[in-house]
Amino acid sequence: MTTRHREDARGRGGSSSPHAEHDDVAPAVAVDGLYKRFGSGPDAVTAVDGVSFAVEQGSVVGLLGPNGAGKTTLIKSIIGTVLPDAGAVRIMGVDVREAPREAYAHVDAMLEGARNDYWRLTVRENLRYFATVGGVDPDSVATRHDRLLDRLDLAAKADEPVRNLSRGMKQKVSLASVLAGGADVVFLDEPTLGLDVASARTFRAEIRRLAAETGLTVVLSSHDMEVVEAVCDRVIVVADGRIVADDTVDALLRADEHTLRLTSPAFDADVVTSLRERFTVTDVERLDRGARIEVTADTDGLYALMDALRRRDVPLTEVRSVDPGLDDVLLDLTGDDPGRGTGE
Ligand SMILES: Nc1ncnc2c1ncn2[C@@H]1O[C@H](COP(=O)(O)OP(=O)(O)OP(=O)(O)O)[C@@H](O)[C@H]1O
Repeated sequence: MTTRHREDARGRGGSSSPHAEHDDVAPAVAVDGLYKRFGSGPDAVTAVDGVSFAVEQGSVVGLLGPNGAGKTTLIKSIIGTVLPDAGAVRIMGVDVREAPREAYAHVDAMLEGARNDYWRLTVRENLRYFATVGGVDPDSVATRHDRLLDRLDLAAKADEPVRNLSRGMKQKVSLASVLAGGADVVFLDEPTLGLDVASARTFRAEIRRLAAETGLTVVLSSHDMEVVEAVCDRVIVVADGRIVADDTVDALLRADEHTLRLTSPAFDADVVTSLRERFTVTDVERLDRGARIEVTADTDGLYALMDALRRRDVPLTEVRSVDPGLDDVLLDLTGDDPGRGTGE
């Protein structure tokens, strides 16, 4: 994984920083024992319950979990808009309590799908404004802003005041402002909420490009599994304020294992029994003629299965991949009780 810094962001927070020599090895974000409880007594809600993790520079990490799991509170506790009760946060190696200005100079965020864009300013003026606020000379990044506007399909609206835009376009401006600011680490809470299919696709491509080309680190929370699968190197699953899984998307999806649904008029009791002896048959549904079965196997197992079926001259009328999606995995990990996440 890259540890390159964004060129225009180099020196943000002071290139003479006493922490600068650690920047190449420090995680972009390191969270240790973070804890946040709202309220007190029987109504208290523990939103973040002893969370620790580190995010490598240049990686894209997804925070997933059911409603109320604590994702937003976790992000807010990291970026300092919520004060955690306990725990430590380091951004690019800088402790937020020891040097908050320096630490947060590396960070930008878009929370709950919105951000305080200036609706009287044009799209381009907003980008320039937020670059300036982020300590970047807007002229030095004008080309990058143009490219961003282009890629997010905002170029035609670049000189339009934001207030004249549709809700989805305003959201894209918010995203563009965050991505244009020159931060090393961006936190995006539900970034694709309200975006149309094409815009969400553009967003996914842009996030991957920025992470790969500029070393931008992205932490995003989303209920949109397509986005998570497409952009995240790694996924942290939160339930009831705690981490219940922290792994790559492939590992969570068990990408080395596949489940096929096969239908054949020749699947009688004999054939199914002999298949069961060699393969993991997870489901059998008898049909008027034959049966529909589900078999889980790795690649070698699938080859062996097909060979066995061919040897027995079993005709297949349906072959369908029914691999579980990230949403299935998530439900398995967190349960689907909508009452979860209320703390205790
Ligand atoms: N300011 C607050 N005061 C009291 N309780 C809060 C506050 N903010 C969040 N909570 C509670 O903390 C828990 C975690 O909420 P949070 O918004 O962090 O979850 P989430 O995972 O982001 O949910 P969603 O997917 O619905 O956005 C919830 O039980 C919520 O009601």
